Amino acid sequence: MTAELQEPTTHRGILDWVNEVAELTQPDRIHWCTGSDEEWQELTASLVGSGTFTQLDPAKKPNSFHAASDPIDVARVEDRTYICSVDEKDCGPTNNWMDPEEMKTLMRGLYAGCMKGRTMYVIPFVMGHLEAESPMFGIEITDSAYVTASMRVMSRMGSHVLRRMEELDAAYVPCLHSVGMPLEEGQADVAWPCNDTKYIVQFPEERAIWSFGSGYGGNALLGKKCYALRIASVMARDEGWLAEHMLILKLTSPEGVVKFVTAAFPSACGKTNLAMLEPTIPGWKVETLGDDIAWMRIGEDGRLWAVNPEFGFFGVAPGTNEHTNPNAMKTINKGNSVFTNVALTDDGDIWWEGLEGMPDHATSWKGEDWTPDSDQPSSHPNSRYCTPIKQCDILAPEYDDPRGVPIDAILFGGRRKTTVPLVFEARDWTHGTFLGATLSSETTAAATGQVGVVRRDPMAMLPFIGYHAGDYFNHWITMGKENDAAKLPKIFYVNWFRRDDEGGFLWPGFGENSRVLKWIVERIDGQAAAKETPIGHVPADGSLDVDGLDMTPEALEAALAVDAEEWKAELPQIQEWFEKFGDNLPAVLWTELDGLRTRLGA
Ligand SMILES: Nc1nc2c(ncn2[C@@H]2O[C@H](COP(=O)(O)OP(=O)(O)OP(=O)(O)O)[C@@H](O)[C@H]2O)c(=O)[nH]1
Ligand SMILES: O=C([O-])CC(=O)C(=O)O
Ligand SMILES: [Mn+2]
Repeated sequence: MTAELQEPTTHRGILDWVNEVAELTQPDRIHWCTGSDEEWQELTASLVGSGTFTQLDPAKKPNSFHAASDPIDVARVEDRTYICSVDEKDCGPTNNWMDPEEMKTLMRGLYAGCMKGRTMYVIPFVMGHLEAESPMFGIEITDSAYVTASMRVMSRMGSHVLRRMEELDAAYVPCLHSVGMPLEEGQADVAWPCNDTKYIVQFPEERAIWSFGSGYGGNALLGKKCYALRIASVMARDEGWLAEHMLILKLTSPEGVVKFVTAAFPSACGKTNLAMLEPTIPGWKVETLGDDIAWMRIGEDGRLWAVNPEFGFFGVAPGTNEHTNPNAMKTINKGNSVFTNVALTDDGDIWWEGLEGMPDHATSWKGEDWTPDSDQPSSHPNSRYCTPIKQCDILAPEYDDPRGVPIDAILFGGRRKTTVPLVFEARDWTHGTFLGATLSSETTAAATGQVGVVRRDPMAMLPFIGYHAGDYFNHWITMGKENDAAKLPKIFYVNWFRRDDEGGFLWPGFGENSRVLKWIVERIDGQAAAKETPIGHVPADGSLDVDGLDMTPEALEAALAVDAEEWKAELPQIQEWFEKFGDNLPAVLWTELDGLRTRLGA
C-alpha cells in the first residue's frame, strides 16, 4: 500500500468504519474517491472494459455511456425495503420492519466476503450544499463502479467533501452498499452484477443505511431515496423541518413577479416534466431548482425555504422528447451522462419509446435486436438518464444558494383517470395536509410490482417515509400550527392524467401546465376567481387562461369537473386508509374527512 492509502483520512470515525467494512466484506482493493476528472475517466474506462458501459458516439453524446441492467434489477424494490426502527411501532403500517439487531445479523451474513474480487469504493459526499449551516454528510461504501460513477453525477462528492468532514470532525450517514456478487479466484464478472436476494435497509435511530443485492438507482445510490428522503424525514421530524419527494421551480410572470413552487407527485408522475416546463403562455418563464427532492426549513422570516439536496437528474427516459421536455433533451445532449435500460442505436446513440427519430434497428435494453415491428418495447418503462444538473440551461441561479428559496405554493398531484379535477386549492394548511395525506395515484414502473393500480401515496412519500406515517401527518399538521399560517405556502392539488370516455388524456399537459401554474400564482395574489366545491376551490369559469389552447369547452369542463358521486366513492377508501394509522392519525384529519363527507351530503 502507498503512504497515501495508509492515511487516506484523518477522520478517525470514517477510517475505523471503512476498515471494519473491509474486514467484513473482503474487497481486493480500496479506492478512496477524489471526484476528479481522471477518476471519472478511469471508472468509465473500467466499466467499458467490464461490458457494463458502452460508450456513445462522442459527436452525438460526448462523454456518455449506455448501460443495461440485469432484467431482475430495473426498479425500486418496495417489498425488500425496511425501516428497522428499534421499536416496531415507530415504523408504522406503511413500511416493512425487522428488529435492527436481527437484520444486522442477517445482513452481516450476506456481507461476509461479498466484495471478494472487487474494488471497494469509498465515496465522501454531501447532500445539499457544502457551505450549508450544517452540511449533510454521507459516506457511501460500494463495490459497484456503476454506482460510484452515478453518485458523481447525482451528488457533490470527492476529496473536497472529505477534507471538510475532517475539519469539522463531522457526523455523517454511513451508507453501505454491495451488489452482492463476490468473485472467486478466476471467476469472470458479468456486465451487471447483482443478487436475487435484495435488502434496502434504513436504521432510523442510528441514521445508517445498509443496501444489498441491487445496482439500480433508488436502491443503490444511497444519497438519494435512502438518505435524502427516508433518513432525512426522520431528522426533519426531530428538528422541525420537511424532507419531501418534491420538485422545486421558479416561475416568473410577464410583469417580472417571481414565485417559487414545489410539487409532490409519485414516482414517474411528472415531477421532472413540470420542473423543466416550457410555458406555452406568452411572457411566462420557468426555471428549475430540482426535480425529485426538496428539503424545506422555516427561515428567520417565517417562510418555508427549500433546497434541492441533489446534484443531478435521474429522470425517466421513455416519453421524454423535444415536445414533452425540451430542456431535459438539451441537458442530456450536452453529454456527461449515463443511460440505463434504454435502446442502443446502431450509430452509437440511444433511443427510447416516445423519442423523436425512431431508428429502423436498435439493440434493446435486453440486448436483443429491435425494430419498429418488434412486439416488445426497446427500452424498459423505468429506463433512466443520469445527467448533471449544472448542464440544465434553465437552472435557476438560486440553486447555488445554500439558503434555498422561499416557497409560495405546494402542489400535490397523482395519476388518476377519474374523479380528481385538473386543479383545486386547499382551504388552509390543515386541509392541504388532508389532501396530501389522502393523495392517490396509479402505480408506475418506478417500483417493481403491478402497474396502474390506484393506491394511496401520501404526499407522494409512501415508499419514502422513514417512520410511522401517522406521525408524519402529525408533523405536517404541527408545522402548520407552530408557524405563521399567513407566511406558509398555499396548498393545491393537480391531476394532469384525467381521461375522456375514449381513454385519451382530457388535458394536453406538459407545456400547457403553465396555465395551471398561472392560475395558482394568481390565486396566491388574490387575482384569479375560484368556485367553492365540497373538495376545495376550483377555477371559476373563465379564470383559467385558455387563450390559444386547442381544447373543446366540453373537454375543459370535464377536466375541471367535481363529481359528487365520484367523490362519495372515495370516502370509504379514505376511511379505511385512515383506520390503518390508529391513534397515530391526527384527530384533525378525521375532522377534515367528516367535513368532506358533510359537504358532499353523504
Ligand atoms: N399526460 C401527461 N403525462 C405527463 C405529464 N407530465 C409528465 N407526464 C408523464 O409522466 C411520466 C414521467 O414522469 P417524470 O416527470 O419523469 O417523473 P417524476 O415524477 O420525475 O418521477 P421519479 O423520477 O420517478 O420520481 C411520463 O410517463 C410522462 O409522459 C403531463 O402533463 N401530462
Ligand atoms: O428512486 C429512483 O430510482 C427514482 C425515483 O426518483 C423514484 O423512484 O421516485
Ligand atoms: Mn422520485
